[in-house]
Amino acid sequence: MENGAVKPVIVAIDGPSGTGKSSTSKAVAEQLGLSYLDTGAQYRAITWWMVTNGIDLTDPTAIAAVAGKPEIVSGTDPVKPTITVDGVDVAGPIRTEEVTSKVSAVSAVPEVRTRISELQRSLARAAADGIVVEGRDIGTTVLPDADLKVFLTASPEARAARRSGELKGADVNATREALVKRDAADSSRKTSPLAKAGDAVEVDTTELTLAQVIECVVTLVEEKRAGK
Ligand SMILES: Nc1ncnc2c1ncn2[C@@H]1O[C@H](COP(=O)(O)OP(=O)(O)OP(=O)(O)O)[C@@H](O)[C@H]1O
Ligand SMILES: Nc1ccn([C@H]2C[C@H](O)[C@@H](COP(=O)(O)O)O2)c(=O)n1
Repeated sequence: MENGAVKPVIVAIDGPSGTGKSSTSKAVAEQLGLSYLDTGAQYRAITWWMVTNGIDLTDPTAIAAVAGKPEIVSGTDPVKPTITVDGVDVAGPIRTEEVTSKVSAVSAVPEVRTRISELQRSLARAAADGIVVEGRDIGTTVLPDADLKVFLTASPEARAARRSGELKGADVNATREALVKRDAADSSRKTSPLAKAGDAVEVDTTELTLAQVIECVVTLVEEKRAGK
């Protein structure tokens, strides 16, 4: 870059549910002064709109027909990420069990993916200093030219224990089954499934603390920026 300006850095963080993508991405973005985008929240937001509007979620044609209707706006400040649908703050409602159980069906529809992926690319382009984008297909499909791609993993047991701790009192086995089922649906869909990009760095977080994962990713970004 001219005038000594730092080139915006694009970081893609993918992986199955509960591997620590959101916690890690937010902290890395905050530490490095980058924007942050939770793409799962966008798929949850469009699912919430479909549920609220009574769309038949067993019918991909019905989902495709209305995929362009809701206006989804994501705020990319890592300290206070926001998400609205048609001007309504849906940060809470998109985390309900109903949305969680239906989001894989909605996000498997190609028209939904095209719409949401375009939104993601435009937000990445607009991030002046760079952005950390987390999801399932960021490194493979949405931003294949990202400067750094990270694929987080963890054992289903570790992920279920983390989630049950969050949802105080939730049954660990039921939580484990639900996340394994969602991963299977997300990995087996035809259009841009959950997958590790060939050039992604895989980080198994099973035995790592969140602080260790954050440090590891910050180091990877700094090494990229230094041209290592
Ligand atoms: N390395 C870690 N060790 C212990 N707990 C962790 C670790 N990483 C994340 N967590 C905790 O696990 C839970 C899930 O993390 P997070 O929401 O970041 O995962 P995720 O991959 O974004 O999940 P999802 O894809 O379902 O949105 C959170 O409570 C978080 O604090
Ligand atoms: N890039 C993405 C991000 C998310 N999804 C879908 C599949 C997930 O099960 C769901 C919710 O994501 P989460 O909030 O758990 O990160 O959204 C996707 O298909 N592609």
